[in-house]
Amino acid sequence: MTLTVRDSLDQPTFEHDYLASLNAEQRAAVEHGGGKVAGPLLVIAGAGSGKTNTLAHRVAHLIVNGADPRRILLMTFSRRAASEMTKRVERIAARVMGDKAATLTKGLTWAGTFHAIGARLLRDYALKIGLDPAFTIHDREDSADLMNLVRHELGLSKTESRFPAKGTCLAIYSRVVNAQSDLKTVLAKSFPWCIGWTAELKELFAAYVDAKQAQNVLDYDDLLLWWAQMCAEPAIAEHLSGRFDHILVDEYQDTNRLQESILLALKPDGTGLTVVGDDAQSIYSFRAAEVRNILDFPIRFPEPARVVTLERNYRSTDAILNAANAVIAEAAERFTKNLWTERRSAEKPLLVTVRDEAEQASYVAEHVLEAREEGFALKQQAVLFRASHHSGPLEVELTRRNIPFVKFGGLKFLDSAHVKDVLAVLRFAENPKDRVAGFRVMQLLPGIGPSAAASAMEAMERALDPVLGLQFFRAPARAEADWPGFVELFSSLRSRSGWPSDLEHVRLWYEPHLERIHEDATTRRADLLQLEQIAAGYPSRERFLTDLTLDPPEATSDKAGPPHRDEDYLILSTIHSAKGQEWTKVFVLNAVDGCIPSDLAVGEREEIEEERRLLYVAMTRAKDSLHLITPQRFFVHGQAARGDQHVYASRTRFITDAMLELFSQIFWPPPMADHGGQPPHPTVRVDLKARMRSMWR
Ligand SMILES: Nc1ncnc2c1ncn2[C@@H]1O[C@H](COP(=O)(O)OP(=O)(O)OP(=O)(O)O)[C@@H](O)[C@H]1O
Repeated sequence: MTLTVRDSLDQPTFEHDYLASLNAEQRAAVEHGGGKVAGPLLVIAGAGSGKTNTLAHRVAHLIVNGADPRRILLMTFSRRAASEMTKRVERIAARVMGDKAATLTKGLTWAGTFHAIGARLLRDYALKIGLDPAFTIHDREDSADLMNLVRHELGLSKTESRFPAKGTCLAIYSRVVNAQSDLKTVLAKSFPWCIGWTAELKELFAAYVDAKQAQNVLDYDDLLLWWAQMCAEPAIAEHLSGRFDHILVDEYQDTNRLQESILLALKPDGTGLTVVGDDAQSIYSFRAAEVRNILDFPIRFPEPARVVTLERNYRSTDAILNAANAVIAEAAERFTKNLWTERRSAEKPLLVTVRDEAEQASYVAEHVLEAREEGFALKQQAVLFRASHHSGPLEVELTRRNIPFVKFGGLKFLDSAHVKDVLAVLRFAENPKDRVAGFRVMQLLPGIGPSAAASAMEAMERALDPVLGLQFFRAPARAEADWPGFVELFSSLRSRSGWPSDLEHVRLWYEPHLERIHEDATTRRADLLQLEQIAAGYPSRERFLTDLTLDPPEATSDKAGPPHRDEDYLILSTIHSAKGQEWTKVFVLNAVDGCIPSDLAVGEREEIEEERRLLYVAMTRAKDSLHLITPQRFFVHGQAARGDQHVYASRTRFITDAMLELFSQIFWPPPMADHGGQPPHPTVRVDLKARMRSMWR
């Protein structure tokens, strides 16, 4: 591609002011440095203040002013955010540059998540850092499986008192890496019940690292860790840094220590660095996100960063903002900002008391339908909750009433066993050393258990070519019927590059197994066909596997039947997955202590602070109407000592008595409500039991 626009743009003459739609602060952020490489910039962007809009304008502004798009690194929280941003940049630039904008923005190839960019750079520099560029990437579940394998090999699964489970081991490992902390500190702070195992954990992690290296796999954390380590080498850091004139990072409040260290290594004095975020929306500390990154950004450099604060909110009414501002005003530490808006409304957010979760579900269903009658599509309405399982009773109610919905943030499409099976086959073909993938695939065959799979893997390692290793491996008698088909599949996937038809090839091989293993094979087959469609959008097997592992598509839980794309459906989402989105009407379930804040997070002050921010994020998603629902009692299942029982809940502590005037409080159903044409219950009480007894006396 040739980029010739620069010459004609040395003295840009704009036909119209393409930044005119921005407010003064947005414009200041966009124009910082006058379109040239400049000192560090921090944009503190309140909820709904046009952060995405501002960042997109900034990138467009740089390009319009001659920046080479191939030398711009743009890091976002998800792949979708990156592609939306790129499209937006193109639209903005097109206003000034016409068709040239499309050519230029195509050059914006370094846009993606930290992890995806890390994976690309590591493949690029692999040979310089002793890495085989054909590495495959383990998602969390694969990593936990490998951790388990190693734990087993070290005999730690057979200890007398119980050694931490694989998931806990991985969580500890991951936190040490991402928080750039040491094992002792992490154990003391976050996993105190594991302190007695410090020495064994250390041994386990060392063996886990060895196993990953032997198998040529990287886990999520490695993508950042290797990148950071690579940057610690001055010659490589300098080379890498020299590739990018501008580095822009979105959602900076959710980056962790490791990500910060990468940025600082790339741009030690902050030149060309722009980060955008909102400390009040930092909600990912469970992934070791560090709110201090954004709080301390201005003082990280020899010359302090410029700070621009966006306070004007374009999303919500003033009544909603007043309530949200009040909630976040109680936060212990923050960049002070008070969101304001010109959108006036007398409709205060509702604080709705219901008796229990069943009534909560009825409340939502009735109001959603009512709103639809008034002309609000289901898609303009969302129901948000702290934990994925909180929506259970509501999902049942929606299904009963035939209200279609799509749920975000629960089980991911890619987490389902059949999708993982198929992906494991592809991964194994891509990297035959990947034991987790190999084990999974081979054990799909009847007659192959862990020990036969291990022997087959060893045979592959010993052989000159893994395909030969498999061909000469004597499979157990029970597997004889299926083994040749598997070997044939593996060797054809290794030898030919038939992307994306590889996936169909794998599915055809997998289908008989699918039918044998799962009762609902038909629905699962539909998922695999969908996976084939997704695959068609990727240029190669490697890109497909990498991108899908790093940023899997959100799943839909569709008990009411999968809605088609153009159909209308209600959004159900965890608060975490609702980040960055907005709806006309928002219902927040379970605004009670124990749910927000979660009862898992009531220990440390920092955890409570994060729960407060979660409520803030939920509230600031609403444009016109916000309902916070507080069920008074919950049914709790099978708690060890007490069995099933009701527990009573109280309003979330984040809405204090002093804030109540900012809400309209209602009880639902209203005491005298007409229940769907039924008369209210009579107030008399009769003792029928006594009457029954008296019949026989
Ligand atoms: N200058 C502007 N004039 C009018 N509307 C604007 C302007 N800037 C942004 N908006 C609108 O404000 C809304 C919020 O913008 P955006 O989604 O970019 O916010 P955000 O800061 O990313 O929000 P959050 O951080 O809460 O997710 C959008 O509907 C957008 O179109």
